[in-house]
Amino acid sequence: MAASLHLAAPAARAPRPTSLPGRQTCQHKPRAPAVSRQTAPQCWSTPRQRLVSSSASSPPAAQATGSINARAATGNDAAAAAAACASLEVDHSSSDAQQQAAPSSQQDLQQDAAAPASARASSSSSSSSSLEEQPPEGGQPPVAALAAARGVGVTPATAPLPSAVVPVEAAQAATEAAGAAVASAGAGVLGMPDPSAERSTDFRDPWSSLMRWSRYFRSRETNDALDRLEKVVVFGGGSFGTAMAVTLARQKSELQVTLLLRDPYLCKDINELHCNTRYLKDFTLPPNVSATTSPREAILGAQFAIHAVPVQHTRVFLEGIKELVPPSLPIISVSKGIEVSTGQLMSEVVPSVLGKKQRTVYISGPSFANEVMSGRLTCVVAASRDKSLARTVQRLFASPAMRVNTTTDVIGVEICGSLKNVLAIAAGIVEGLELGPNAMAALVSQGCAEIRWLATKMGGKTATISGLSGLGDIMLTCYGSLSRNRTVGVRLGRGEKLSDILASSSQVAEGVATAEVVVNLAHKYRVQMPVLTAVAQVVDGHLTARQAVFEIMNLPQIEER
Ligand SMILES: NC(=O)C1=CN([C@@H]2O[C@H](COP(=O)(O)OP(=O)(O)OC[C@H]3O[C@@H](n4cnc5c(N)ncnc54)[C@H](O)[C@@H]3O)[C@@H](O)[C@H]2O)C=CC1
Ligand SMILES: O=C(CO)COP(=O)(O)O
Repeated sequence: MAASLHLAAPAARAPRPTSLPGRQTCQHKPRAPAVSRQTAPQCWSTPRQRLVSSSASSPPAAQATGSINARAATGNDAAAAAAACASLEVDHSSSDAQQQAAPSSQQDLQQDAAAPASARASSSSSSSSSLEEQPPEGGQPPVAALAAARGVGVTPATAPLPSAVVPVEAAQAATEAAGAAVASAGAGVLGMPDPSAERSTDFRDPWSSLMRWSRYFRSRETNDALDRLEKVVVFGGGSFGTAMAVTLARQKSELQVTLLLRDPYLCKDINELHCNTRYLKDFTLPPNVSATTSPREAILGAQFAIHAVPVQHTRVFLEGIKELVPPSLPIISVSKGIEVSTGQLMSEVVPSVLGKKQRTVYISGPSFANEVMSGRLTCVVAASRDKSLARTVQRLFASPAMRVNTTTDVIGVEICGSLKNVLAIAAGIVEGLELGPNAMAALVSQGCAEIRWLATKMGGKTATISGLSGLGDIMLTCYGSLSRNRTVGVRLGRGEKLSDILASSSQVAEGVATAEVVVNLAHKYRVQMPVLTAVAQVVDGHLTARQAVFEIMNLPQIEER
């Protein structure tokens, strides 16, 4: 995945803006009370410290991401990179020309990402940075290629990937030099033969073939999805609705992106100040993002709808606008959770209100709204039973800052996206109780296993669980201090009451409601889920956080499965 991040540069670089996208503070005071997102302490101290000490003290996931960009170790790119590495996904986005033009730093990539896609060479058709689920025949999966390149039997889970920010030639030279140094040290100390001469050519061949395959793949791609797009409506103008609106607005300056809101004051701020003063006050919105409180006005002429209303409010919200939603309007849902009253996933709630003919896609994966707004590298997955719709959505969002995998495993993606919020609360509890890194790693591993047990029983695929919407998002929300669910857990762990925690934030932490449903699902599918069901006990006040940990540690010792 690191390779794909590195290679995601556009073929011809657009002029750089003078600042990062939307990052300049809009400096407008909110009309409504400003949201104060709780900032929880970092699990592994500061990101910079993590970089320095990653090999010694970080969990395996953090180590996997460390080589990519430790600055973002709590961010979208690190989690996405590690998850993509684990799931052996394939990069289709590179060419040798692109490598030469590749930005030399993470900031360069962000700046490139700021330019509208329409301004980039050949729009997203030639700069598409999306992943497919499988390489075409003859294509070589990158991790296998890299393992072969190193001339050793590297397992996917441990295969080191080239740095996201180091030019390829420099990375190769450094790796060869390191290999030679190790080999000569071995020869000196152990009398081992020096294999460096043969390895230097071996190293380049698999990479070159990967690049050839990538060029070939992209040369066959056509993409007019973005060209044809004129208007998108976004249901819900909170953090993520706004972030997704801005992502699309940056793709094409002529595109009209309309947020459908309830709050007329926020609407006015967005239209007049170009700032979401309630949810993302530090960012300036592109001029082609507007807001309205009129569902009719918002939906009229829209070719896609992005649904970013919290799960527990989705049914009522959709009931209220369903007469205005034409069956031809595809819905891209980004909400992550399970409806408490019915136990339904979004992929059941949306059709149950709008009808089965409505085409739907579910986007999930490690993607903090703030990072998306900053144009920081983010990888998500678009899940739909309608493959062609998922592919279209992939093309709409793909940019040098965003990669979009596709999958048909809607259940797997949705279960992972919902349950990782509950696991993030548990991770926050461990943090709040200051139980330490060993406990945190054990908890997250156990949580992953529980999600796998349930998701597979419900029909999800194991590949999904180790992918972006599973492992990727679990890492982001369990270790990332921006997570609202994790923050709820931290405060519970410190002994605060849930009612006080919820009252102090105007943003949704979906895991609180989902925890309740998990208990029912565990019962229904006969899966034991000690960690995830314990969260419900703590949330409901039946157990204190400390008691829950004590009870889990005292469960009978078991065989790993
Ligand atoms: N914030 C993030 O980083 C990410 C959030 N998500 C998911 O996206 C969904 C939305 O999250 P955020 O935008 O972050 O939440 P938020 O709390 O920032 O905003 C929620 C939005 O929904 C609106 N809303 C709430 N109740 C409503 C109702 N009854 N009718 C109409 N609108 C209503 C609010 O006014 C607000 O605009 C959640 O399911 C979340 O899990 C997914 C990925 C990342
Ligand atoms: O889903 C998210 C990132 O992928 C956001 O997580 P939180 O809702 O915990 O902030």
